[in-house]
Amino acid sequence: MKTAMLHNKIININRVSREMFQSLYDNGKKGHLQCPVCKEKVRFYIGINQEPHFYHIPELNHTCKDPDDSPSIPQEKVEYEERNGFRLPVSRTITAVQESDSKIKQAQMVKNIPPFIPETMSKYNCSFHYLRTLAQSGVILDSEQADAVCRTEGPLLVLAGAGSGKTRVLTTRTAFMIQEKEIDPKSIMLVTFTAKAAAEMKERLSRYPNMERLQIRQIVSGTFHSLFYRILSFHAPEKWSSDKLLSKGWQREQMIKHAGRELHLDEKEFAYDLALQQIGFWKNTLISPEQVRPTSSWEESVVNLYKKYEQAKEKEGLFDFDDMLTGCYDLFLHNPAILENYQNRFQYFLIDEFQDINKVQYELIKMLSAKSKNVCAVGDDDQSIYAFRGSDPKYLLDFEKDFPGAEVIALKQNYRSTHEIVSTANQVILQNKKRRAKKMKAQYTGEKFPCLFFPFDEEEEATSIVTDIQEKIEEGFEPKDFAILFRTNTGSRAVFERLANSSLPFRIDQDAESFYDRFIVRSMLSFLKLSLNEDEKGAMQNILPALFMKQTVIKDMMAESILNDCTLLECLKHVKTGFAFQERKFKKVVPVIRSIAHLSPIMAIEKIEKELGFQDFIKKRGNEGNKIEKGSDDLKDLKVAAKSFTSILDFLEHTEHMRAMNKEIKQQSKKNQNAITLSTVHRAKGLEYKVVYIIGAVDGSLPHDHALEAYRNGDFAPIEEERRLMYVAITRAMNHLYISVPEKNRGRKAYPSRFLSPLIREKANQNQ
Ligand SMILES: Nc1ncnc2c1ncn2[C@@H]1O[C@H](COP(=O)(O)OP(=O)(O)OP(=O)(O)O)[C@@H](O)[C@H]1O
Repeated sequence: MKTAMLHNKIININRVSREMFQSLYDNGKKGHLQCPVCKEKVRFYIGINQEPHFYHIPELNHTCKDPDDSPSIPQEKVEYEERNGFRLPVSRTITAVQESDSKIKQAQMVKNIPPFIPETMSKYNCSFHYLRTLAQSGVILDSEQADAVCRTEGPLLVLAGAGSGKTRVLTTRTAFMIQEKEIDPKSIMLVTFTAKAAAEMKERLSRYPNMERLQIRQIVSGTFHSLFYRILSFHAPEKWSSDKLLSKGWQREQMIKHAGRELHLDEKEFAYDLALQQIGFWKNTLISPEQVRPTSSWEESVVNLYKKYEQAKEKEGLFDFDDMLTGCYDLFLHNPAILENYQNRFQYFLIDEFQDINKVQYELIKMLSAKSKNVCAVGDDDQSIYAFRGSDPKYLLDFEKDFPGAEVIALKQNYRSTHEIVSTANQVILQNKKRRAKKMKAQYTGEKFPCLFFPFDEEEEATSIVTDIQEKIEEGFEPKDFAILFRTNTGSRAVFERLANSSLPFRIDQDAESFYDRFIVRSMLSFLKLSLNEDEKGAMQNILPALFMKQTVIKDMMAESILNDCTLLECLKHVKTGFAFQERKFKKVVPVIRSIAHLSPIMAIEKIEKELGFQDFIKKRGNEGNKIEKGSDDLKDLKVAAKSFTSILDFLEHTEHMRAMNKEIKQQSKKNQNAITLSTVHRAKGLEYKVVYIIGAVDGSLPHDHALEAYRNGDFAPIEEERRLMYVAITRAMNHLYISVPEKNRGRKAYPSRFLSPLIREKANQNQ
């Protein structure tokens, strides 16, 4: 049905603003919507499979039809005003007698999928007993995979496309070396990209025939960092003790900003996040500050920061993650006897995700394997997504040059995904210029084509996905079958909220902070809090930076509030700074904060922004020089969240609830295996799910704004890396893939990700 009653007024979805759909959905959930015919409760559908509509609760079995629009039923007119891309209702009701402002665009299947032509699996003649035993226990290999498993001696490069079984190859090869070739597990070094991947491989090994626990334990496995750190702390435990590690991002940021102040770098204009990235890049490429040849004034400043940062660390005896690698490199370089010891100990190297290796890691492996030469590198240049950290697929592409006599085996069969998903991924990645030409081939065809859907904004996107998951769970899917993938953590706010308000179990990354704990967001929310409680000390402390006041002022204000028997907020009127303009401003803060108490949260935010100079604060303290995470983006996201609420109290309660949920979900994430995964694309690498939703597939989000900017300046590398991110995201899906293209992003009109062009445009010739 297109019509329903809300508070005795009729609503026709063709005439209501799309902005209000989410609110209709929430009203339906609360039981506030009625059928105009039978007067029973109805709900509002926002999903992927059908257009938005009102529906009766299924148990009722009602089949009412839309009534003709009748003038006897009151319909209320609402005035809107448009500000900064947000349509703000001037009155608070929901209905509007006007044509809807944004047409509903139906979900569509991706285009240009060629017909599936099945291929028979290449068989291999197996003379090895252990491989036959493995096959009997269900671990089947195709001939290329078997080849990669059996060639244990000498350098070997396995070019493995997404889902082609490289994890299977690596684990089987390890088991094969131990069982068939009787190689000592202690002489095997297995390098993975994450600790989780290493644990998973060992877990898989434990299920292989004849593998003993002790043998598995004896294999030296882990990430580059953990392995080389183990070596360093064995040789110099004092120097490398873990309490000296700058393990948190903010610790490194603090150090670099301190160095920046000495160099008079303006925090509001200088991209500290990029500077830290650049320093990491130089360190990982073994370029010392003295060796850098700056190509711009920005790089010149970063080199100076690099020098100061290194000096500060050395002075305080601290180290960062990059030092673990460069430290080990120096250890081997200056102590040939120690190096030789390890060269004799490790005879076989298996390295996963080789496309993401950086120079220092590459050099370390070359040093360690110089005697044995038994390096098996497995990787896919199309999945290289860490260039910003110094990773470079050129090491994969140049492997044969550096390891003479290396064999190369290509795994091109994709066992994970349907033909439709593999073709979608192929079409996307084909647009990249810098890559080894190859095309993945699927093993089977699925019933469903990947689907593009077009929600109005982040809120509708989240609701559509949760509805779709609920529908699929009713069909028999399990929560663990689903993943929702996004470019950056802040992009997941709305899906987090919708899932937190559902009964569906889900998991998030341990380092994913609550959106409402972000610095700029917390400051703005504190203004709202003070409008409801003028004595809230925490909120007052949080707004002090936004008013450019020192934290120490709070003590005077508390004393003042007792002496004058006034609220903490009122005390602002009496704060003395010695600057008349500042004292005038503080006096103005009090009435402004009081005046917002009865406004809707979004209007209150706009007022704070406009009348209390919040934008100046963002410019100074919002990391606006950053390229990836900016305070101004956080404020835009906050407005999107706020627009679903009509009162500040409700909104603040919601934000507190979400902060608490963030902690709770993180706790549960450790234990709950059967849960929906919420993850950045970076974190999802190497994983697979039956159903994948990629959210925010619009220019500015994926590809990220910073890559678009680089592209406009003639640098194509970041946009190619973003396309690889899209490729990685698509290839996580086994059976179902949904790509969300919201019409609005952060309150502004958005345009479909340029990476989707080959999937949207009809091609004349479909011989892909
Ligand atoms: N020979 C095979 N026959 C059948 N299934 C296979 C075969 N090899 C691998 N698979 C299955 O294909 C899927 C993908 O394998 P795996 O996870 O090892 O791929 P991958 O190359 O590591 O993927 P990615 O690089 O995309 O993370 C897994 O579900 C695995 O069990």
